[in-house]
Amino acid sequence: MPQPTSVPPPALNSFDEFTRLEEVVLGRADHYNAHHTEPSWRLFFYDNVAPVLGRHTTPSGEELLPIPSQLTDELNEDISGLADALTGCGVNVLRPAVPGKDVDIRSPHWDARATPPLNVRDQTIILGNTIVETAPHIRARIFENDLLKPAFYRYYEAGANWLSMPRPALASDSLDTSYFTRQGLDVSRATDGETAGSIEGLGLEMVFDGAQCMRLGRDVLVNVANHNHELALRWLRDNVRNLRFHRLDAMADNHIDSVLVPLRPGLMLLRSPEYLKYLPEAMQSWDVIYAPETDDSNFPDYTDLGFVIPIGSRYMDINLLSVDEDTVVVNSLYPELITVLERRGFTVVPVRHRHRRLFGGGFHCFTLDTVRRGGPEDYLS
Ligand SMILES: N[C@@H](Cc1ccc(O)cc1)C(=O)O
Ligand SMILES: NC(=[NH2+])NCCC[C@H](N)C(=O)O
Repeated sequence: MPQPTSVPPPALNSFDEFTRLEEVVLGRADHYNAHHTEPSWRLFFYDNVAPVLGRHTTPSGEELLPIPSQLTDELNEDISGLADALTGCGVNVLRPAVPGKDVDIRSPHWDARATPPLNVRDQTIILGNTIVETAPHIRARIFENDLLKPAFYRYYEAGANWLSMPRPALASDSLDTSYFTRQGLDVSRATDGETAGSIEGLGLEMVFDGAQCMRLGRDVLVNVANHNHELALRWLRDNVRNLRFHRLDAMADNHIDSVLVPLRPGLMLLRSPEYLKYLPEAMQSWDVIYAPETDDSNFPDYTDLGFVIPIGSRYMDINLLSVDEDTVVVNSLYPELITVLERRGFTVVPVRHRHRRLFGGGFHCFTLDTVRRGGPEDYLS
């Protein structure tokens, strides 16, 4: 009788956003029961939360803003739907380890309530067979990748390379506010009340999120909106020598996956025509699907729950996940986009996702596509 053989883990291989997906890490939101709205959080989400900053604390002034458990339960229900849909498409779904409840973390300079590993796109970039852990902007996220380490070691055992940007101290002067001040915005509402310590002589640090990148085979687009990001782009160029990194000059404050999603070579989904000018010349002649208008009725109404801080924009659902060049997983609450994609010949797998604006993530954010079929192709010439 032949001996049963255990299937070895697959090799990490992910160079793009659209070739056939074989394995993915899907985030989880267990115990996501608060946003800790301290200054690094407020600055990160400033574009979206500035209009409501007066209401970002509890009535007694607490920065730990509770999230009603009904919303977290509903989010988890929607994420299970995503897990089932991906499994149904033949994708192997891995999950981060379960986070603890109410975990408070402390550095020598600040303390924060840890964020669960929901938006796993943000603190890591997979570049081919290399795991790159990025340099968190939000203090509460500094240990988030620990919960992905079981998955990372699995790929490491199977031969992956593993790099990490220098861990930022996120002291009081580490973050660059110039993206906002250049636009004439006053950031004092984000930075007021900062209690973090400073480190003499440190100044602006390397701070960068994986979701500031879009991967296109041998090319990677990198959004650089300030000096924190500039330092990271240099690090990427110095440390990942086999890929070409293209600087997008302040296309957004940070993440770009609710602005641009490449769907297949020569076709991209884009928030609106004004974003074309940020792209490399070779992409300007790609075919484009622009994000269709959507109805406010597709967004839940939270008035009765009293929790109204939308950390994500109305464009969050651009943030779809491709299973292959013809198959995409899209929020069923964006029927306008589903129609446009189907008209273009895509098979759309609809999955319901209600609270994307409260937890700040769509399906692209929730996932880290670790194994896709494509290689370091040249899609830009
Ligand atoms: N303005 C940012 C802020 C943000 C980032 C991450 C989120 O999960 C939510 C919001 C968005 O483009 O990218
Ligand atoms: N990888 C992510 N977390 N992306 C989220 C991008 C959200 C974007 N700021 C928006 O508000 O639409």
